[in-house]
Amino acid sequence: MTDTLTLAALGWAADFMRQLSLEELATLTPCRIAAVHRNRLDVRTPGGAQSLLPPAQGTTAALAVGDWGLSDGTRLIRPLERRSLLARRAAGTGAARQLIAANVDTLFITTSCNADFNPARLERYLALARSAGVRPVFVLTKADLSAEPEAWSARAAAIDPRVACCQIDARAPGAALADWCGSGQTVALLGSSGVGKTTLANALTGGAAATAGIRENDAKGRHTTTARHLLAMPAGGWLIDTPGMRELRLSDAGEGVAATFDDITALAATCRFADCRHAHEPGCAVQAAIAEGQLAPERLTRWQKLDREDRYNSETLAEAHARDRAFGRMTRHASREKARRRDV
Ligand SMILES: Nc1nc2c(ncn2[C@@H]2O[C@H](COP(=O)(O)OP(=O)(O)OP(=O)(O)O)[C@@H](O)[C@H]2O)c(=O)[nH]1
Ligand SMILES: [Zn+2]
Repeated sequence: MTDTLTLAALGWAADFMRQLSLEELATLTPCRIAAVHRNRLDVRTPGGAQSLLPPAQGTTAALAVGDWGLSDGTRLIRPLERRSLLARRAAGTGAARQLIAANVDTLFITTSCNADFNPARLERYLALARSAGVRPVFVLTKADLSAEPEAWSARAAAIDPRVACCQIDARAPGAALADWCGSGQTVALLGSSGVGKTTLANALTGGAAATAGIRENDAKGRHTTTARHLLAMPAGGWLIDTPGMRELRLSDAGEGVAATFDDITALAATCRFADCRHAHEPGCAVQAAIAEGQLAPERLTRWQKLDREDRYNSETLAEAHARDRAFGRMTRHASREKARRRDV
């Protein structure tokens, strides 16, 4: 790529600048990770795209698309602390967290103005965004096919009136999402199959999303330095579109769940018993709010389900970590034993 950008246009901010020593400032160049391979990183710098070696200690596994790092031109010397991180549990492997995208500013929680609309799913995505430190925005697609798109917006507002909500035709969103797509802004898309994520990704990137995957597999080796998962939007921002991004599940999102259901958590704090299960206990403030029509019983059920789901996934993680620690102790003990035997 020959086009030049400012660091700010790439998403650079004071939070990152503060992390650099004077020496690093003089000798190294900030760069943003656009694709993570096993032994190599594709990065974007103000001067264009580059391919770098991973940090001398460690692998690329600790890095995600969207991360900022410092480069000496050949190698990523060190990554910088991130502002937000979307991650998921790697399938079937207990403890491992797979990093999906870093430094995302806004998550477009995408659903359509039709039967796909599912409050429980949207609350799950909200909890996920909040636990990752990413601003959620509801994007309601297929507004052009709905007789009453406003009714769907009202349903979204009922889930959380603080979350911005836009109704669009994903094929031609116009300027509806411009507030979040401007220079230096980073967005990602989340939503179930068929809601229009691919359509919207293409519209937001001027078609770049459609060709990114093809370039990746180009057998003749063309376009190999294209910044594949960090896609430039004509509006000046960046869309992070990785395959894993679209299949995020909830885990370790306790804070996000609590924030998404802060109406219920505030009520629960005033129940008579600290361990109230909000079923038939005397002095239950949650049941009282339901009886007074201030809280929909379905919302309590959805909160309980999501809370259980997150606890289940997180506990499994914690158990796996404990197992890893025990394994670590065991191997350390074994090597000490070996050293001891060698010494006698
Ligand atoms: N009329 C209309 N059609 C839309 C809109 N958004 C998506 N579509 C159509 O819906 C179909 C599914 O859209 P996709 O963009 O493939 O959906 P997706 O979310 O990427 O689906 P997956 O790849 O399965 O995750 C396509 O035929 C789109 O053209 C919209 O806002 N209006
Ligand atoms: Zn209670």
